[in-house]
Formats: sequence, structure tokens, C-alpha cells
Amino acid sequence: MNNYLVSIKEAINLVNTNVLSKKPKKVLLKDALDLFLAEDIFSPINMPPFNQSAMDGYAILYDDKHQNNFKLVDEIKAGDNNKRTLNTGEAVRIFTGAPTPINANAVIMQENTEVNNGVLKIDDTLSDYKNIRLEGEQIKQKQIALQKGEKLNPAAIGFLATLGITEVSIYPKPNISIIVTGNELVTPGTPLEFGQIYESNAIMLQTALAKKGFNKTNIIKVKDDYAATKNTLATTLKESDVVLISGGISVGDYDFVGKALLELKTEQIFYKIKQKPGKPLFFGKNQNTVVFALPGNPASALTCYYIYIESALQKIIGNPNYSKSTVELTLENEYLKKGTRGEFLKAKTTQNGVEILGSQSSAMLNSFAQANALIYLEDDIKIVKKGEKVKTYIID
Ligand SMILES: Nc1nc2c(c(=O)[nH]1)N[C@H]1C(S)=C(S)[C@@H](COP(=O)(O)OP(=O)(O)OC[C@H]3O[C@@H](n4cnc5c(N)ncnc54)[C@H](O)[C@@H]3O)O[C@H]1N2
Ligand code: MOO
Repeated sequence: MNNYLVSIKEAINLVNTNVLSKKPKKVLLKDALDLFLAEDIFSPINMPPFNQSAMDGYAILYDDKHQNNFKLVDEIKAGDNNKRTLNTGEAVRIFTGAPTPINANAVIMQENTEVNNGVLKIDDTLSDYKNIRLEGEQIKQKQIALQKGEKLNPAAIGFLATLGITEVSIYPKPNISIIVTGNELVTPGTPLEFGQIYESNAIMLQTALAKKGFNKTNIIKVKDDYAATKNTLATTLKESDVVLISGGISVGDYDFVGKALLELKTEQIFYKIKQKPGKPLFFGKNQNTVVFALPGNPASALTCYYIYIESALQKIIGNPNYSKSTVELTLENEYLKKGTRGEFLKAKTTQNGVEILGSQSSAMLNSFAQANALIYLEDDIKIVKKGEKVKTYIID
């Protein structure tokens, strides 16, 4: 393995340039929520498809000489297939959503009218197309309804349904597998023996993924055994678009992940980043499968997930704004940085800025549990003082 340490900026760039969107797929509208359009969508119809009454009342055809005392000639309710016209001075009883007579030029709310012996009297001002939703006023046939790259929220899905669209082409979500390695790991719910710890990375990564809409993840556990690691990886790499591996990526005698990945012809794009925590992060590709081997220390694994994997997944699902950006916040407490690696510090936003939390060790999650931000200190920073602006990634 090439042991050159890439910088944080290089690593972010390498992830963003090497991860590609999945091939677009047509899905039913109901399955497209929060996904990104892979093509422009043009309206197949005018919307509304005909002039519609916006009120319960009376549709009229008025002119300078016919401003009141309209003759009632018909009734049209919503859904009626009635394409009639009016003579000037005529009116029809009409209801919200019903097609107005082709040449009607106003609808008067029933509250402002009176009918006696089939004659309509109006106590309202008249203006052209008052209370009429005109054919095509929302969108005309062949006009662009939504553009490629737009995220389909419930309103967008509803809008497309109003146009009669049933399927859309989106970038599908990837199949994600999480492989957890380590002989010391025990599933919570069983008593611990000496030397064992509870396995926590799988559920942590699984819920972090679920928070972003990646609800279906496959979790596989493997012992620190080379053959088992290699066999598990071989099948998982074939079946998944993204494989996240936790642990076994460092230099110990029982860290088999790197060796197995290379043996399986995984292209190493980088291994090790000049950062704390999460130095031994491996990123590569095996055919079209994206592989991240995360350091087993829980806070390292989660930090790497937020900084590198979250944006990679957004790119896979075609989000045009996939890159994560920092905000500049005012620091509440001083911090002395040791060493020359860039650092991500567990932090919490406050009313006035951001506070660095305790327990920064990569083995600890107690303060990460309170954190809603990661402060990013670049390699060359030695000290950050209270009142200084710091680059901060918000965890949302
Ligand atoms: N000689 C060196 N040793 C280590 C180095 C180094 O550069 N040279 N780097 C250290 C750093 S930094 C990290 S981070 C870790 C990464 O090691 P691995 O990715 O191989 O992870 P493991 O050794 O398997 O585990 C590390 C730590 O995390 C615990 N762990 C692992 N998986 C889980 C899990 N699913 N749930 C909860 N806890 C987990 C594990 O028990 C270990 O305590 O390497 C350092 N060593
Ligand atoms: O790189 Mo490690 O993640 O600091 O413990």
C-alpha cells in the first residue's frame, strides 16, 4: 500500500471526482420522494386544462352596455363536460372548479349577487377574468415543469401529478453495505466478557445513513481473519454500490481489510489522510463499487462519514449541491492544537458562536453525542483563541 498521506482538501476532492451518480432509473412518483431528477420534465398539458371558476357564484359575459341584470341560462358544476358559450348579458350558475362558458369574462361570488325570476343582479365591481383561472396560466403544454437536478419534495410530486405524470427518471439510491470487523465486538444485549466491547459503529452508521434517507443498509459482521474478511468482501463488493467497512484498516497484525481489498483488485485512491481523527481512512473503487474503509475508533468512523461519505452519497444520488460547506462561527473557548494534522473537533453551536467540547479522543462518543458541529482546523493552525472565527461543518 502506498502510504502517502493526502491532505484533507485533496481527500475531499478525490472523493468528489471519483464518485459518480448512479445510472438514472424510471420510478413511480410515489417512490421519487427526496430524489433528484435525471432529466428536464415538460408539461404534457395546459394547466389548468380549461378556464375554471375560482368561486361558487355566477359566470357572466359583460360589456360596456351589459353590466347588470344578467339572464340566467344554465348551471355548470365541477366535472361537467359543458363547452357552451354565452351571449352578452347572459349568466350561468357555476361552482368552484367547473369549466366556465368558453367566452365568459368574469365570475361573481354568490355572496355579491341576488337572483329574482331568473335575473341576476350584481353588487360588485366588474373586471376582465375576475375569479377565472385561465387555461394554461400555471403552465402551458411543452413548457418546462421541473429541471434536471431538482429535488422532488412533496409539492414537486404533487405538481407533476397535476400534470398527469405518473413516472419520473431519477438517480436511484445506492445499495449500501456496512461490514464491521473485530474479534472484540459483541452485539449489545449480551453480557461482556473480559476483553470484549459492544459493537456500536454499525448502528451509528446505519442511523446516520437513515437520517439522510438511506434506509436500507445491509450489515455484515466479520472476525479478524484474513480468509473470512476476503470472502465477505468479495461477495459484498459484487452486491453493493457502496461498501463501508469499519475497523481493521490500520497497521496491526490483525488488520486485514487493506490487504484483502487490494487482493480483490480494489483500486486504492487514497489511504491515510493528514487529519485527526480518522488518519487511516481508505478510499477506493472496485469496478463500480465505492469503498470506504473507516478506522474502527467510533469518533473517527463517524467524523469520516460526515466529512467524506455524506457528500459522496449525495453525488451518487445526483444532488447538484453535493459538496459540504463550512460556516464561519465565533469560537467560545481556546484550543491548542498539537501536531501538523488537520483536525475536526466535536463542537456545539451556541447563541453567539461555537464551543469546542471535551473528550476529543477518537475512541470516545460521549461528547460527540452532544455535538451538532465539527470545527475544522487546517494543518498549519497551532492555536485558536476565544473570539476568533473558525470554519465549522454543521451536522444536520
Ligand atoms: N502502530 C499504529 N497503530 C495505530 C495507528 C497507527 O498509525 N500506527 N493508528 C491508530 C489510529 S489513529 C486509529 S484511528 C486506529 C484505527 O485502527 P483500525 O481501523 O484498524 O481499527 P481497529 O483496530 O479495528 O479498532 C480501533 C478501535 O476501535 C474499536 N472498534 C472497532 N470497531 C468497532 C465497532 N464496530 N464498534 C465499537 N468500537 C469499535 C476497537 O475495539 C479499537 O479500540 O488505529 C490506531 N493504531
Ligand atoms: O486517526 Mo485515529 O482516528 O486519530 O484514532
